[in-house]
Amino acid sequence: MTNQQDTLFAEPGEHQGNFQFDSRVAGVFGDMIRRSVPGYTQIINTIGEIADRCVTPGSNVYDLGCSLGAATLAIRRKIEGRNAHIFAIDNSEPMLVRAEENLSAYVSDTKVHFKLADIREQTFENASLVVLNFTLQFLPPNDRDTLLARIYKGLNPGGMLVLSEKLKFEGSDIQVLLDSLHLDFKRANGYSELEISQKRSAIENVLIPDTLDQHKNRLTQAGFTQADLWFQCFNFASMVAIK
Ligand SMILES: Nc1ncnc2c1ncn2[C@@H]1O[C@H](C[S@+](CC[C@H]([NH3+])C(=O)[O-])CC(=O)[O-])[C@@H](O)[C@H]1O
Ligand SMILES: O=C(O)C(=O)Cc1ccccc1
Repeated sequence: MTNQQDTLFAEPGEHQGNFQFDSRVAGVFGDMIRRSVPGYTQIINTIGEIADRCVTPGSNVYDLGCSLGAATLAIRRKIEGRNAHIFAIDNSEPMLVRAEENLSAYVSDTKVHFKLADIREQTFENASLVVLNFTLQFLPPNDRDTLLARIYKGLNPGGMLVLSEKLKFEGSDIQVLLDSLHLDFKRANGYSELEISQKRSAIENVLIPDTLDQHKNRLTQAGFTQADLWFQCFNFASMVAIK
């Protein structure tokens, strides 16, 4: 997997303006997300385990905002021989090109369809699993409800949605505490104060987190009657919803 070290925010004034999933980010993304998101590797592995439990023969799987294809790869490893189709979708061309390369490094009998597209335009049908692994937080807040409702409609009974997100908290003391624990995680992974603060400004208007209650309400609104957290570390969480 493409895994250059992330030094994008290391120099003063670097990468000013809004964070974008361009070729510079795509080239270091594997390193960036592992050093920035606590639990990322465990979440990817568990998405594979969840796929093993819910992907039915001949069904469709959607990996929305697939980036380098890490979740698609973990899923594909667990569902060989089921004649399932995986749709790996991202609107960043440099990400999708690398995802395709990463997946082609291994043989598989599962068909993966790579789509350079906006996930808001996607139609969902015969779905046993939909993955939104740290992607919903980048959509304009007003577009989030509609996407979840469309996903719910396209899922088969027993089908699952995995929704991983950076969370925001109502209690400001909790927000400060979990933020500071996250910052220490980044420092421990070798990011400098400058890298941390420049990245923070770059994602400020781009990654807009919701509270856990907002997510739960949105899932209920979309039609899900069963949804819960299965992972949380500091301000990062992953939920699963079952139709
Ligand atoms: N409207 C959109 N349509 C399509 N793609 C989008 C859109 N908005 C953002 N993206 C894409 O969503 C991805 C978000 S990263 C997901 C990690 C991955 N899931 C992983 O499991 O490694 C998370 C992060 O960077 O924190 C990027 O590749 C964007 O191009
Ligand atoms: O780096 C951070 O502070 C984050 O919140 C996570 C992240 C990871 C990768 C791209 C954008 C945000």
